Amino acid sequence: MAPRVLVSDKLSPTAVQIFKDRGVEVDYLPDLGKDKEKLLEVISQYDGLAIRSATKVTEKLINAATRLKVIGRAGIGVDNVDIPAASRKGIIVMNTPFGNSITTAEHAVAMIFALARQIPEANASTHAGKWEKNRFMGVEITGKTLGVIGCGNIGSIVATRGVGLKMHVVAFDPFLSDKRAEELGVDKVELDELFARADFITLHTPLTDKTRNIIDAGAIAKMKNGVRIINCARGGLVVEADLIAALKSGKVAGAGIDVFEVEPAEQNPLFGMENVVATPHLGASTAEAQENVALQVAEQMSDYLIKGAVSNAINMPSITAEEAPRLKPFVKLAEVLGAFVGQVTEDPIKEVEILFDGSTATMNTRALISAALAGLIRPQVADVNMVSAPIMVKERGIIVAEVKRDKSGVFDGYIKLTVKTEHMTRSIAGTCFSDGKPRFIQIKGINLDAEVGQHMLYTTNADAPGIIGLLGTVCGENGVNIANFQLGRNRPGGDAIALLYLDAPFPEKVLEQVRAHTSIDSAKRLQFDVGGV
Ligand SMILES: NC(=O)c1ccc[n+]([C@@H]2O[C@H](COP(=O)([O-])OP(=O)(O)OC[C@H]3O[C@@H](n4cnc5c(N)ncnc54)[C@H](O)[C@@H]3O)[C@@H](O)[C@H]2O)c1
Ligand SMILES: O=C(O)[C@H](O)COP(=O)(O)O
Repeated sequence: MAPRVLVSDKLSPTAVQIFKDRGVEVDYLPDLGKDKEKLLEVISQYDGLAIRSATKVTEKLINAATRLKVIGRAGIGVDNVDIPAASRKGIIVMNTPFGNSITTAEHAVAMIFALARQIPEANASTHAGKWEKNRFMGVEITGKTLGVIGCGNIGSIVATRGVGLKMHVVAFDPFLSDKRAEELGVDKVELDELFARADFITLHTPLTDKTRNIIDAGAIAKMKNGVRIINCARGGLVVEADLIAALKSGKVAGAGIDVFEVEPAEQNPLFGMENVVATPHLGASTAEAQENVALQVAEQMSDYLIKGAVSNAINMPSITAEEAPRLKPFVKLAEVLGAFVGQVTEDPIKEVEILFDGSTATMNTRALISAALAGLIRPQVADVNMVSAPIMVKERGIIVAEVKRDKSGVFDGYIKLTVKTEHMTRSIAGTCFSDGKPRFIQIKGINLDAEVGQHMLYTTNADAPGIIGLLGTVCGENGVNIANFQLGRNRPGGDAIALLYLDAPFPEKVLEQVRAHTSIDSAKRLQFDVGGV
């Protein structure tokens, strides 16, 4: 039986043609994504779902999608898809990471000009026959400072366009290397310096826990008077209420907003404000970009549904059908090792070494390295996948070294990840047992045997009495059940660690209480995607 795909958002007709040519049955219902109930009713009939940003793929929808094997996002952001829920159900989520980058960068540049010269307002006034030549006094772009927050694919295109417009470009991105900044012709700065220097600020980060509300009243207070702010990335990066207050006071002279806290944004207090240029999430909407992403998503989804080939998947490695069964648990292991280090390392990472010992050295280590790197940078780049992770790591100037060696210890094989930042070196090793589940076997050179869970708490502490009691009591008092509790130390009375596998997230509000204890050096909540293990 031919696989069946539903296209539930507006996609170029190219996608439908490709599905048909490849032998995939396709239903093109571009308004269905907005009708949650109807979508819920029909989703069980499909093997694939092709979407843009309008379709919200919730856990409820995924649970109803009994046949679904692949979700294809014709675009970049997958924040409208519940990826852990899809992973748990073994559904691949793929995107098209580069197809609309230029187009979106151009939209941000268009916003810069629209704000500088009040083009939308002047246009409306002129169409109304008012000829208000004295009302619209603009500002020049040349010589102004453009602040780019998030200098990845889109941000770096905006940055180079800014340089071309004779602007001074300053960029803040924890993953931007000095070399890359030099290549782009931008000054790499800290966020506060960007706020202090920029005349125009443009956002190009994903929406993550770290970037949510990155522009709030406190941030705006650090900006120049008369700054102009552009958001063509994601609603939620800017606190709309704080922006409105600053637009009213004149602190912010103008805002170009393509994405909103709630979408579709049919009502929003920003609407009607004279110094706001608003577009309805049009960043990716050009004929060229839509052709790129439609073609790419239809090819990727057809290849997977017909041949089992995986590319540009967010939650699945690109591996062949033959090697898949043996490799799969080790791919997950590499990813959780990377995710551990990515979550506990605050400083920019300069070097990564991935050591494959024993049996792991004979596997597809390229896939395993990609998985480790994807896990490592996912806390900063939410939409990274195994295909894009190595490129992104390279662009950020992180040196990656692979070491293979014969079996050297009691384990048949294991993987050890070591990262270096300017100030420290951190390592973690793990293996898979016969149950196919990843285990952490060494952290900071300290041996342990820890099962990996979705929610974990990691502490570095003194090897002193009372640690088990402290952490056990705090978890108990907050109703968090401990599934597994591992301790390790380098020597009696020396450095020690604790790793707790919890049935629920450790409450953020009591982390400070734990950190305040004299025997605790650091405490971190960790999260791992253990779906499919
Ligand atoms: N408006 C639209 O229609 C439209 C179109 C395409 C993409 N987007 C959105 O644009 C955003 C950027 O896309 P991209 O392809 O450039 O992504 P990308 O992953 O290539 O780049 C994102 C960059 O943000 C950086 N970053 C992460 N956390 C940061 C932080 N706390 N502070 C500063 N920088 C941080 C990352 O290091 C990375 O370099 C995404 O949210 C995407 O969904 C919007
Ligand atoms: O992340 C993206 O690719 C953009 O937000 C584009 O969204 P759209 O496909 O709904 O226009």
